[in-house]
Amino acid sequence: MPLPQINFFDKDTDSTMYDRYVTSHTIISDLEIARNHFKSNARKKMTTYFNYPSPALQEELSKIANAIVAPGKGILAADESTSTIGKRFSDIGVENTEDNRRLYRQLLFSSDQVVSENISGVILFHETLYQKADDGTPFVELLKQKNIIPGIKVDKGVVPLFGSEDECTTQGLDDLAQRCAQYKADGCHFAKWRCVLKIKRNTPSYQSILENANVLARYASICQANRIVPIVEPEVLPDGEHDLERAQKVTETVLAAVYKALNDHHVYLEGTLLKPNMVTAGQSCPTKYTAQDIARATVTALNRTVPAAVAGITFLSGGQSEEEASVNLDAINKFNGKKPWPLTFSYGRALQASVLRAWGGKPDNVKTAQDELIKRAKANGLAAKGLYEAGSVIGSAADKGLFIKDHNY
Ligand SMILES: O=P(O)(O)OC[C@H]1O[C@](O)(COP(=O)(O)O)[C@@H](O)[C@@H]1O
Repeated sequence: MPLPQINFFDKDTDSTMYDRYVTSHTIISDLEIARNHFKSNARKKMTTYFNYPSPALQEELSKIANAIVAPGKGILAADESTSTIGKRFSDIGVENTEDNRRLYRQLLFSSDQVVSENISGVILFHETLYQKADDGTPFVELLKQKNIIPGIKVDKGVVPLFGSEDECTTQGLDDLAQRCAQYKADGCHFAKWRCVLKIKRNTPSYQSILENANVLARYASICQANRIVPIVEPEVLPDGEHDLERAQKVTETVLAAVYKALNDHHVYLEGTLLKPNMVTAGQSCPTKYTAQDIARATVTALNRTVPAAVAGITFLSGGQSEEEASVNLDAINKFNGKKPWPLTFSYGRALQASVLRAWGGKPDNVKTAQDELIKRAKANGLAAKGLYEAGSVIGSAADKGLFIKDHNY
């Protein structure tokens, strides 16, 4: 009797079993049992099982994401961890105490309402989320009154990857679901998680590319399950002598892995934002590139790897001077090529360097420092529309390079 056709084997893993059945003199009833056994196994192996989020959740997430990247608007990244803000304070001679951190963030969040024409969201650090202004108003309230969406940094910093060449992953997944639920209840509608990749002769390695992509995807899915828009930040650091082309290829490889992982984890892309590095040559590269070169490399890398469904791209400033970060964002938006997403800013240093310098920890300087923030926000708001005129906004630290070599975040 001819053997019934069995076409549901996974050739690699099930070939021995298959051969055994084919070569044995199994009677037909046994073959039926075998067929059912393999069919159910084959079903279990299917990799495309999924559930889309409910229409209500999709709508909530995409509404938040789209509001953040509304034309001419971007994000103030004020989420420096305690040690990072300590470095910023030490540059201006301010002691890193809880109250000085509160006073500084109060300065930022109580700037004139006009700032909200260009700032749609602020990323907070955990401590800041629960701090209050001098008059007792919670910072979250101050932001809401200005129509600025509060967001929260949810990663717990980078840790070394065992056996790697000084590479790292980012920790914080363990209690993330509970923290996200609490943060949502406390007024945060988006979150940020930063991963770090390094360009050296042998890096980034396959290990770090896969690990960081996966941790970002897991983070993003947990945020969405808790009605929070995840900002996905795989930062390729600018340290090194590499040229623009190498930076572009590494960025493409990293982003391709990130979007594969986000897809594997059923992340709803319309309810996400990407916070990438711009593609720039290494800080020690002898070749100098123009803003137009950077724009071409950046937009090309993004077009090759980031699905058009993603709600928006909010660049980090990565040690560029305030002026460079505005000029490069402007060139990216002016670049004549496909750009299916809004391209805007989520700057830390490039929005705050002049503010910090003008403040210097002195209460009398608060107003002047707030004016610096408004100026920089305006400049970047124009750049997000490709309308910024280089040199038209002069802040006290506009041209100051903000790169810190081998900076241990
Ligand atoms: O090491 P930390 O404290 O997490 O801070 C890293 C910083 O990097 C950023 O992701 C990007 O900042 P820059 O724009 O200064 O590069 C900020 O959001 C964040 O404050």
